[in-house]
Amino acid sequence: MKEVFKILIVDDEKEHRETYRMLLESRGFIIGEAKSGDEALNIMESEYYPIVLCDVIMPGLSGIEVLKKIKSDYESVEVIMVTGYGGVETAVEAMKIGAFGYFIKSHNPEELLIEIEKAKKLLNLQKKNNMISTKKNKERYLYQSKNPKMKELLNTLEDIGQSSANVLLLGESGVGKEIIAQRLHDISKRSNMPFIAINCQYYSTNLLESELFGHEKGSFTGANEKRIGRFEEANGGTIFLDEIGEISQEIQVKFLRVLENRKIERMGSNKQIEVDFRLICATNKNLLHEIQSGNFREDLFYRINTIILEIPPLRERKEDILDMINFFIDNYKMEFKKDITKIENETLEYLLNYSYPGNIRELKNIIERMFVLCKDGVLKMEGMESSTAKNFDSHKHFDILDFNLARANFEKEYLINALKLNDNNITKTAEVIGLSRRQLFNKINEYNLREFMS
Ligand SMILES: Nc1ncnc2c1ncn2[C@@H]1O[C@H](COP(=O)(O)OP(=O)(O)OP(=O)(O)O)[C@@H](O)[C@H]1O
Repeated sequence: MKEVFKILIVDDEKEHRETYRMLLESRGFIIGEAKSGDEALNIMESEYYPIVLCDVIMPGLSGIEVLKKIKSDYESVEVIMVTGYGGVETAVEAMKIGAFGYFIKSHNPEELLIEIEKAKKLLNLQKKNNMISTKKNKERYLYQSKNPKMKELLNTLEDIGQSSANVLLLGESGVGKEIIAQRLHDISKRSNMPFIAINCQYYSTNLLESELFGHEKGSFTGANEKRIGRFEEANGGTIFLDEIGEISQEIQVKFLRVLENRKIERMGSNKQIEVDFRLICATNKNLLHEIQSGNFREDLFYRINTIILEIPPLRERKEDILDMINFFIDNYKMEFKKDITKIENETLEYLLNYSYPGNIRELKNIIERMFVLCKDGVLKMEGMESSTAKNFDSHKHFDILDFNLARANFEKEYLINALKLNDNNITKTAEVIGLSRRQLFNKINEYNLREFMS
């Protein structure tokens, strides 16, 4: 699904507003305009814009005053100041009081796009860390289920919360493995100590080693400073290693040693440091297959799997979809400050029956996108140029095929469309549709999709 990002342009000169609008709309952003600081603040009260592009010098409220007000009322909004050469000093000043960056009007517009992309990245990261920044008393996640298997799993969590046993979480991408790990930490006696989560597949062997174990200054080229590793940071708390099936043999050996001795050595040092953490690992790989094919150590497998919890995919817990939808709607209502009165019947019916290859992550993205595009208080799929929406339009007209064949056809078409919408960029597509990069890679090979990607 294509991501939608909204930007509010605040500039008293129509010509400037129009130039930025054209530039940014051509890159897929949704644009709002305000002629003055006051108008911008009014708009912000009823509509959420994660990024504001604000002229420094304007009649009425100045850019700096607008910035101050936005930063005090909407902590998560990033403001980029726009200025001529005459206002550079003020723009630099603005950065000291919270502006994300600034752009000089006569410079190459590419510079502005780079600044916006940087702000977008930061916002996505913050969002990942704290899904709903504006929520106050609400629970952050839904920890209830009507599905027998999931219910049992949630009960088990409560039972094992107090122990320090190693836990292995299994399940497809997007089913909520990290959320379950966080829950396990939150209900444990370690809850006021750190919860450290690392996705092992994002690192090369060397980087992962330094990330986990830390390093001394000068221990390898580029190690300019001493760095504390994640095992040390997690001391007293919980460490969550996602995609554990991706770690190299080399790290597996070192990791096994840590689990046996509960001591680590930073890279470039032979001093042993004691560490005490609860270990939770997750994977969507079949580790038994990985052991058979020699990719994963059997002794490590038995160390990490004291308790195994398998989280079912969303399509196998359809009885929970309605509660999930309502949960996300309630949270996004607060985040986007939009008055949503209802969800269109046809859309709801579709959402309740859809198969969610990207699981809860995909459902969450669909609801978020409907919120962004919603103008009349009624959530609907209409206007979403995603393959999900196309599927929505056509889902009533299909021939009855063998299930696996139908699923393969669907997956293939879905992926071709998703890739096309994201300029065949694998990393971006994976992020948008809620698969890991590796999973998407495997699917591309499985369905020979390269021929559609040129
Ligand atoms: N119980 C829940 N309540 C609310 N949101 C949830 C819940 N479970 C998962 N989510 C949301 O779904 C998304 C995916 O969750 P999470 O990252 O935990 O999945 P995962 O199984 O670890 O995925 P991956 O294997 O790709 O890392 C996140 O945005 C998360 O906030």
